[in-house]
Amino acid sequence: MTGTSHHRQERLRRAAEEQLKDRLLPPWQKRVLQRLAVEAGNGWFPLLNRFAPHTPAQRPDMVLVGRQGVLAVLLRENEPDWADSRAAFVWVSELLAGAEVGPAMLTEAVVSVVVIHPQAHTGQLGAGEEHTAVTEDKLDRVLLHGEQLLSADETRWVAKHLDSRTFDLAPIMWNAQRIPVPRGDDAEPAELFDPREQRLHNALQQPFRDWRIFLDGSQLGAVRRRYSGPARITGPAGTGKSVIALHRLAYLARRTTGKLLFTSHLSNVPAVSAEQFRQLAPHLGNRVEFTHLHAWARDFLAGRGRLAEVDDREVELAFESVWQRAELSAPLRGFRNSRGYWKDEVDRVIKGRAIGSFEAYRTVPRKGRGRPLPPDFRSHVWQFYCEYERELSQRGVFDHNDVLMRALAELERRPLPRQYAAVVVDEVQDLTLVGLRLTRAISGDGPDQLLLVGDGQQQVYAGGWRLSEAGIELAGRGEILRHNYRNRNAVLDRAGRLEAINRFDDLDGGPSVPLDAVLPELPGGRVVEWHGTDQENALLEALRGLDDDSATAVLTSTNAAADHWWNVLRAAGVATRPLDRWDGRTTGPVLVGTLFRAKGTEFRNVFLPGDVEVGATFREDREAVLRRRLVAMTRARDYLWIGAPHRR
Ligand SMILES: Nc1ncnc2c1ncn2[C@@H]1O[C@H](COP(=O)(O)OP(=O)(O)OP(=O)(O)O)[C@@H](O)[C@H]1O
Repeated sequence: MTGTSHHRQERLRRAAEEQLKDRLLPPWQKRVLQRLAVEAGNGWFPLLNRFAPHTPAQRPDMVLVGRQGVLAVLLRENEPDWADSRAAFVWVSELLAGAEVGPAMLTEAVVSVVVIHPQAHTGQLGAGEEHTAVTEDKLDRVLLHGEQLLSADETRWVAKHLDSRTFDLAPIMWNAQRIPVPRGDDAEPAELFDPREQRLHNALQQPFRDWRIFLDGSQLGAVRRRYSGPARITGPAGTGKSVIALHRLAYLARRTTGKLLFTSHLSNVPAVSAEQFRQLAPHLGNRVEFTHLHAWARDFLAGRGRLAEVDDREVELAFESVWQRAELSAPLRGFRNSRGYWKDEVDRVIKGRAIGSFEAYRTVPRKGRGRPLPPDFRSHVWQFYCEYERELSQRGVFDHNDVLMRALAELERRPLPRQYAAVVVDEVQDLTLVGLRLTRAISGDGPDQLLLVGDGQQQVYAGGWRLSEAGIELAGRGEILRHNYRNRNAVLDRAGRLEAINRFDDLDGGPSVPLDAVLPELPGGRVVEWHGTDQENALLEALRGLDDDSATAVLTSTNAAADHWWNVLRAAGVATRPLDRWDGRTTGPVLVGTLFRAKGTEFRNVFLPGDVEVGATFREDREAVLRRRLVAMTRARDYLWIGAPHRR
């Protein structure tokens, strides 16, 4: 330490001593509070509880606001009760709620509870979801280390906000009056605020940073609202639906006990979200289960002693053997010569809706399935389905739908012994009706227990339902988000021009907002539309020409095309990684996979190589292609490359 800085520290220490001299504090607490007060010279803003040392058990003795966030400090001889730490967290968070910092609002992800023990403390140092504990001689651990979450200006404003919200906390060693009140974007002095564009630019550079700390008003409302029953969040691509789902899980985890569940029909979504949640609320990782719905059902059945493994190969063989029987498949081919179409009919309509009799199938609505199937013709489909079931049972296997149906039946027979505190279902538009019923059976429909998140315009699998068919009543509980924070304007504009019709409009919650009506937040961006014959070379050249090739993905519509591009890139010496093994953690090699695996992801650069146009004959197929393209295009933040090869 230099002479001058030593001098300064000493001066600060004396000033702190002076400010605390009238407090009748135990000596160790006085030492700690003095030490913390001195931090006012190092960019921290200390606020002392006016009742200390008789601070109520569930309040902090001091709050420190700094670039590492907001620390609620509890001075304790012994490990505090978890409920006290949590109450201190919630108390500070509620004071912060709605704090406007620049164009956004602060979230409680900046708050953490630090328990400080005297140096002589010999007991265990508790660390868990409620707090971090240190002894007084190790204060540097919390003051000097840790990620910087706020800028210097933001820190000042948060401190001022806290001071203005309560009489229980009083600034010590700093004066809130000296911090001017922000008067909106126009009136802000340049050095006090990052301009909005700068913040957004920063968010782009660090995609997982900003969303943890700041949300817009409608997003924060959706996180904090109390819903008296099932609720939904909808909005076009990139409007922060998944971000809200994660914030809400953290918010509810801090106000309940027991486990919470995040699930989805799509297998990679929970893995990617789990990684994001770890960044948002590292201490709460053990409270939230991130599980693909089929895996949840399988594990649940296994826990009840019921076998539930699916042998995909055998299931495929079972279907194929029925498809090969001309007497069964010929009528179906006559109506629609597509194996995939009839597989969807069995999987998504008949089994996906748990239709148990021909009578029920005869009249079932087949939303989004194209040309109506005359009721009498449906007997052919029913016969086909029955043969498929027979085939499965002869092989002693069951398919993924059977697993969901069994889990549902088992839950109806014997509900969960301890309900989840909350269940969030992401990409809900791609669930089958049975999947939806299962999630409701898991969650129940008490206050805040079920949150459905989705966007009908991004439906990638066939099928459809109304929430009421699963016994879910929204009664107007829900939010529609309108600001896109993911895609730069050029990308958004291109994707918005796709006529991706939302056939889903089923969430029983009024009209939905299409992508072309979304409000863009990020300017710029680049879209390249390539036409020509040598697509491989064109794509490789564009890839090599990127300024920044981190977070790049090549997305295809089929597995075969993904294999093809995988080989092309590897042969050209480009490091690649399959998208289905990605959990959102790394951004190294180029990711390659189908757009089905791209749900819930986002990349700086996206390449969409085209197939030589075969042209879909049926309207619903064309619509499905457009919805999938919309999903693929909206994965791109900055740069989108679209290939349209001509026949050679
Ligand atoms: N308030 C915000 N400020 C800055 N960035 C945000 C904000 N809200 C969301 N984002 C960012 O916008 C991107 C899109 O968010 P998210 O994935 O939650 O959207 P989504 O609506 O679930 O999208 P999709 O339906 O396309 O999967 C993410 O990078 C997220 O971090």
